[in-house]
Amino acid sequence: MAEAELLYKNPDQPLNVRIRDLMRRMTLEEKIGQMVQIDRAVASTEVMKKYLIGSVLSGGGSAPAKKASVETWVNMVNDFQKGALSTRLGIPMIYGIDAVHGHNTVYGATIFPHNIGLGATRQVYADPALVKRIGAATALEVRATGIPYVFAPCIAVCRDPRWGRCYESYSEDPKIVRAMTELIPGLQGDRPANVRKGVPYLGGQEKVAACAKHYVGDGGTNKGINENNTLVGRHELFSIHMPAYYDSIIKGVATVMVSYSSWNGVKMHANRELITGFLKNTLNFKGIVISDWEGLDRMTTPPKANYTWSIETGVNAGLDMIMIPYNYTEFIDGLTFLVKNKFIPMSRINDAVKRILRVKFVMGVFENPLADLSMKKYIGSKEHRELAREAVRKSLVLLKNGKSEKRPLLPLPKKATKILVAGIHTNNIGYQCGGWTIDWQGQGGNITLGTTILTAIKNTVDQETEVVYQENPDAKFVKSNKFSYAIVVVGEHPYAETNGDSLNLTIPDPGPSIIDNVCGAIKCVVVIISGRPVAVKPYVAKMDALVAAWLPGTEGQGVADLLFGDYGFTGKLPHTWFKTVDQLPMNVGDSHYDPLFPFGFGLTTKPTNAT
Ligand SMILES: O=[N+]([O-])c1ccc(O[C@@H]2O[C@@H](CO)[C@H](O)[C@H](S[C@@H]3O[C@H](CO)[C@@H](O)[C@H](O)[C@H]3O)[C@@H]2O)cc1
Repeated sequence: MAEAELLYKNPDQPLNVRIRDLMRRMTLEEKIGQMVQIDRAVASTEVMKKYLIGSVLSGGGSAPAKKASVETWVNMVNDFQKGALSTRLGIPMIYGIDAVHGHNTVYGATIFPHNIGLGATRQVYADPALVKRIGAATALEVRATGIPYVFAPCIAVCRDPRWGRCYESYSEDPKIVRAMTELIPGLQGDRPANVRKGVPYLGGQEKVAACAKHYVGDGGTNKGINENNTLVGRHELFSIHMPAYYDSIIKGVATVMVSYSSWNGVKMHANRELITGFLKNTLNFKGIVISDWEGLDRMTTPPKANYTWSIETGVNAGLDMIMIPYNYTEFIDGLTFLVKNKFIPMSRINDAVKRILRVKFVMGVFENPLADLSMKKYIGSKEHRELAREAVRKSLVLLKNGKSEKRPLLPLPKKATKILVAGIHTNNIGYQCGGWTIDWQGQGGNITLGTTILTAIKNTVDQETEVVYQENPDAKFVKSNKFSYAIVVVGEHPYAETNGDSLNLTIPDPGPSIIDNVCGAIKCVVVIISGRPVAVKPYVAKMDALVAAWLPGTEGQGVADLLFGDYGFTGKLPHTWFKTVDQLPMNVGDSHYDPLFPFGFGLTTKPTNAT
């Protein structure tokens, strides 16, 4: 049949006409293929064509090459797309990737502060407008690599900093997390009034489809254990962990990813009441519900103990697209068997595929399936780095300034004879970015382009000021030099997910000894690089000043901007800062609330040149 007569290929046709026309043409095999998302590591033009795959992803750190160029990314995505387009119906695939804090898998991309830092930004109440701008910048950098879909924002409400993903959460306070769903219109564009709430929206080829995750209660697990059990009543689930999904759906979010965690012992991937009953039927969400990576496998202990049961239960619960990522033939065979033997009704498959097609039509990927290099200029652009630097400035929280209020240490004088800068986190892009940066777990060293805090300090001080950098100075060295003051930058090493779960939240060595050796001898400001509140109480008295910098990303200049008074501190704690870990979980409003620094705390300073 001529192209012109294929209603689904005609962009002038109404959305539902296109969906209906395409659905009626599809075989069961083509429908099941649309529900499959595989990792790029096992994808190819041939695999896309043979198995009718609907989506491809980069799992954490999954890149076509080390320091892959924009061209390499675009060519890879286009090759998979050509495979999809060569199928009988030519349904384009969509490529998804994590954008946890910018386009974080891509070398040279702008890396913004992790969400916990963005949750510390303050206008009247958080800084949603800043986060929306970050979303728009991230969309441009993601599109530059040919990718139209990101697994962001994470709208977890982290209720226990022992959770290894706490830095992916904006705050312990659902009101801040709700405000930060402004990332969605930043990524996707503003939903027009004539587009019904609940219907996915995408505003053109410079925007990307978003993903609210992880549905629901991922930040409330027992002791913060990743992927564990959220033991809360219905009121707490719906008042703490659910509200940001209302905002996400109202803003037109295209997809929702389901959490690995359980609610009161029921795996979220198996929770039909909350996925189909509430999200789809009550909230009227018309986009795609996507599983997490091997989410079906992890429905059982041990994982994949009964994969056929997992497929049946997960798909019947309401999962529309399955992030396999590797063993896709086993999934396809299993789902085909279950449908043909009526364990899964065809109506469920049709609901899933309609949602997938709806998002693909709304994304315009039928009309614009292939990418080009026209947006290459956005990767790590000066404008985006300046935006990230602004975000860093607004994210820092000043917790102590002077051993007495009358003698504040900050802002530091740019002109001094000789200053000491100590701590490996001062001169390490990888450390200041944290997890989900280039590699899934992140890592130390010069892993991507950016400005270290040490470079930023050197850029900012007076040219006559001697800057002495020592990774791990001993007390003798510190005492034998006549330093005017010291800047100590210590903290956590990069981690992601379960690798970040911690029951003690101590500052890794040699951080504590650096604080002791330096702050015991000279005036010092300590800058903590961490994905969450950490155990600082034993050291605070020794410090003259204390700054929580979270995980600032590539633009370390934002830290120096505040230390030396070019801008004032404005950030406020998005998380309660505990005294000892045996107080945890402890959130604002709890009866046993006895923090070292309370939620919302943050000292301010005026810019040095303020009139
Ligand atoms: O070798 N091991 O020990 C190992 C352990 C666990 C692994 O599990 C996997 O590791 C990562 C990289 O392979 C994957 O990204 C995911 S995480 C998941 O992935 C989605 C897509 O990236 C994100 O949007 C979600 O927000 C996130 O929850 C999974 O946990 C892999 C390897």
